[in-house]
Parts: sequence; structure tokens; C-alpha cells
Amino acid sequence: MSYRFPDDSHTLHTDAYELSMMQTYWQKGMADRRAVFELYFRDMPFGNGYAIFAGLERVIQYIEQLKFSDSDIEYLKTTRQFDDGFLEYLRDFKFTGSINSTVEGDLVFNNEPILQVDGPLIGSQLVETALLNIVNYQTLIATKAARIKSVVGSDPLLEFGTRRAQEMDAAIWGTRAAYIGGFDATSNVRAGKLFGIPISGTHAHALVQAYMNDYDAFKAYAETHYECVFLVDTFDTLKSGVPNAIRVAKEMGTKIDFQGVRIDSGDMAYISKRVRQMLDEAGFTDAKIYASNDLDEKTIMNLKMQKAKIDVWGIGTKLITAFDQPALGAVYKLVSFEDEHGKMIDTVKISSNAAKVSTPGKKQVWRITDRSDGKTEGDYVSLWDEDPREQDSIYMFNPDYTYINKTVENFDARPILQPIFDQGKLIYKVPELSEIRHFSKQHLDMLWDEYKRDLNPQIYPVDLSQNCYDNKMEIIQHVRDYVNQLKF
Ligand SMILES: Nc1ncnc2c1ncn2[C@@H]1O[C@H](COP(=O)(O)OP(=O)(O)OP(=O)(O)O)[C@@H](O)[C@H]1O
Ligand SMILES: O=P(O)(O)OC[C@H]1O[C@H](OP(=O)(O)OP(=O)(O)O)[C@H](O)[C@@H]1O
Ligand SMILES: O=C(O)c1cccnc1
Repeated sequence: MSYRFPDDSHTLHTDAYELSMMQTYWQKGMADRRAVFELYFRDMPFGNGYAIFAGLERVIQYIEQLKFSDSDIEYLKTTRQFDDGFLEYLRDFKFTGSINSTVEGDLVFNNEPILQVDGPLIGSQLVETALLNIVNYQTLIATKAARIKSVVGSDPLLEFGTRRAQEMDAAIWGTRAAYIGGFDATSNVRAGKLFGIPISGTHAHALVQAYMNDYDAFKAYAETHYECVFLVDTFDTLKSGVPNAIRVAKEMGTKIDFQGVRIDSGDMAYISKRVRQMLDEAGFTDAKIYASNDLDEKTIMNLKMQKAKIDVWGIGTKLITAFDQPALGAVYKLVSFEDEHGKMIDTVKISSNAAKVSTPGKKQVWRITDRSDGKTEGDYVSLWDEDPREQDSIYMFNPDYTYINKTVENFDARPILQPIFDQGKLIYKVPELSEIRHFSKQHLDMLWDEYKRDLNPQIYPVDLSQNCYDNKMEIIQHVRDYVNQLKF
């Protein structure tokens, strides 16, 4: 099958309704009015105490290529859904908005803006779908990876998910997100080439099946590789796989670096202990035991409790598909809009569910840390022009339960949303991936353990500044007054 048009771009990677709204904005003369949209999620993924932001590199790639090609316009014409004048306008469209975003690897929490687009309404609307698509997935996978990392401690973690991922893009960007979240290497060679992630791997059952016995397969592999990890469970791990791996390792001696064996089935606790004993008795005390087979943080924690002798963990399906929670559920909402007189008016989306009522106004998120111990106290969401660094103390309160409050002194406040695009121009340089990963770890270390446990973590405070809270209440009241006076 081939594509129907000679070129493909991501500009049409958007929902049709975005283009429909853009046509309305254009025809009604609203296209260039300033709009501020914010992207956030409402619930912590996997019930985790924190999430790890990922996706910015791809967001940048997407924004930089944003342009309607001739074939995009040609295709849109064939749909007969758009006005010709509007399509001609799109031909010259340029994204001239500003984007402020969390940087990759930083911690993010529910109900706070993690990315913000501020610019002409028409372009800010166009990018909604792609931004959500990118950030929803990558942040989810980085967070899942961090959860898995939290239970393995310092054991190496290998990403094996490509074959089970939801198509090729998910494998590539999911692997990158997993590396940000704490994985050490990937089996995906293309991800190694593109991003510089270390690649690593063993061999598959096919090799052993092709030779029809463990010994010949391991021997052939050893004769063609220096570093060897043998997969020992094709026929019988304890009776054939491990004894043959040991035999080959002894025969090859220093001609190979016998790094260990991989087990991929059976009772991993029992088998790994027996395998350890066999390797040790044969003198291979440094050989590592690799494990794979539908592993995730729950199984790993359980295996650790059973004192399984596993040194290296290979994780595929349950990481790359975010198996237990396949969607982050982030949304993109209009929080402020320029009226016909050039004045910015903050906007709200009301819901009968209090948690779903959006917080109006362009905002900044401040991570508040206690200077005495460097630990994170919580996040303080302020209106954009507020700066808590100018204050000696800040009053932090839970916006849903205002009686839960505290006054923080001797604090540092770090702005989470950083300038990425300024009126369409890229002004941010994405750091090396290894730096992003390191940054993430450093910031995770600043979080109290109570927020980091896998099960039922403490809820991290995401508080609104008094101004932000008052603004929200005032606007909600305003909308209610408007609705109440309607007569039909
Ligand atoms: N000791 C253990 N405790 C908890 N979970 C385990 C233990 N050993 C294996 N598991 C996990 O149990 C799940 C199912 O393993 P199961 O034994 O049913 O299949 P299998 O041995 O892989 O069979 P197959 O040969 O079909 O691959 C896997 O996710 C595996 O990681
Ligand atoms: O279990 P996951 O966490 O998804 O990890 C990836 C899986 O992919 C491989 O199995 P597969 O049966 O595809 O190929 P194989 O013959 O190499 O085992 C590998 O052996 C793992 O079991
Ligand atoms: O290298 C491996 O062992 C590997 C790679 C991909 C999937 N499963 C295992």
C-alpha cells in the first residue's frame, strides 16, 4: 500500500473539529485574537504519587514542521468540508504562538498546567490534538518506567517492549520516555541510533530452536560473540539450559565474556535460586541472571519478597503499553482569551464534578522547597504575573479543602513552566537525554519517600495562590449569574 499523496506531514495530525473551529475563527475575524490554553491531567496515573513529564522533544519537532503543504490543502479540498478562502489562508499559515512547558524529566502532578500555549487563537487551537497525543503517551510511559525503577533499586533495567508496542512510533518514543524514567538500556536499535540510548540484549528462543539443542546454539553464539548471555528456558531450564550454558562457558574460557543467563518462563523465584546455585557451584559467581516474562512493578516487588536471585530485568509489554492504565487523560483547556477590545478575559469550563472545573487564567507552577533540607513542600499554582520569590512566606492551602493549609517560610520557589517558543521562534535547546534522565533522578530524590511509595502514596499538595483561587471563584460566580438570568 502506498500513501495517496506524495508527501506526509504532521500538520494534519489533528482532529477535524480543530480545523472546523479554525474556519469559524477565521471567518468571524477571531483568528488572531490572543488565547491561552493549558494542558493538564486530572488524576495521577497508576495511583502514583508523582508523574514524570516527557514529550517535549517531539512537541518541538512537531511545532517546527507545522505548515500546510500543497498536498495538505489539496486533500482538504477533496473533503468538501472547508471554505476555499480559508484553505488559501492555511497555505500561508505560520505558528506564531509562545509555548511554556515543563522540561522533560521534571516531576508533574495532577491539576496543574504542565504545558501552555499563548498565541493567536487559530494556531493555538490547531495544535491541541498533537500536543495531547504526544504528552499523554510519553508522560504515561516515563511514569510507568519510574514506578518500575522504584522497585528494582540499582538492578539494571532493560526495555524490551518494541514488539508489543502500539505501533512503531510508540515503541520509539516510549523507549525514550522509559529511559527518562530510569531504564538503563533498550533492545530497540533504532532508538539507540536516534537518541543515543545504550542498546542491550540477549538472544531469542529461535536460535535454540534453529539448532534444536541448547549446547549447539550456545556454542555457535559463543563462537560468534564475545559478550554472551544465554537464554536457558527453551526446553528445560534446570536440566538442559543452565548445564549447557555452563558447559559452553567452561569450554570457551577467556574467549568469551560469559555475562549470564536469561530465564523467560516458569516460577522465577524458585528457578532463579536454583540457577544461582548452579552457576556459583560451577565457579561463575559473577554471571548474572536476567529475567523477562510479562514483568511489571508488582511482579518484581513480589519476586524480590520471595528473594528471587534475579540481577537484570527485561521489561516489555507491561511498560510500553502502560498495561494497567492505558491513558493519562490529559486535557487542553482555554484559560484566557482576548475580547474584542484587546482585554484578556479569563475563562472557565464548569462541570457538575468539582474536580473537573478548570482553573481560569494564565498560570505558573512553582515548586516550593524547604531551604533547610532541600525537600519539596508542594506545588503552588499562581497567576502568571505573581512571583512568590518576592515574598518572605507563602500561604499554601488545599483549594478543595481550604482548612488544610500551612505557611511556608525559608523556601525556594522554582518556576516549572519554562519558555520554549517565543512567538513561534524556538528559544530552548533540548538537553542530552542522559542529562534529562539525571535531572529527573535528582528531582525525584528531593521528594519525600511518602510520595514515592508504589502503593497508596501520600497525596502531594498542589495548591492555588490566593489570587488564583479568588479569580476562579469570581469567574465561577460570574458564569452562574449569567446562566441563572437566562430565560427560555
Ligand atoms: N515466583 C513468582 N511469583 C510471582 N509471579 C511470578 C513468579 N514466577 C513467574 N511469575 C510471573 O507469573 C506470570 C505467568 O507466568 P506463568 O508461569 O503462567 O507462565 P510461563 O511460565 O511464562 O508459561 P509460558 O511457558 O507459557 O511462557 C508471568 O508474568 C511471570 O513473570
Ligand atoms: O514479556 P515482556 O515483558 O513483554 O518482554 C518481552 C518478551 O519478548 C520476548 O518474548 P517472545 O516470545 O516475543 O520472543 P522470544 O522467542 O525471544 O522469547 C521475550 O522473551 C520476552 O518474554
Ligand atoms: O534481547 C532480548 O533478550 C530481548 C529483546 C526483545 C524482547 N525480548 C528479549
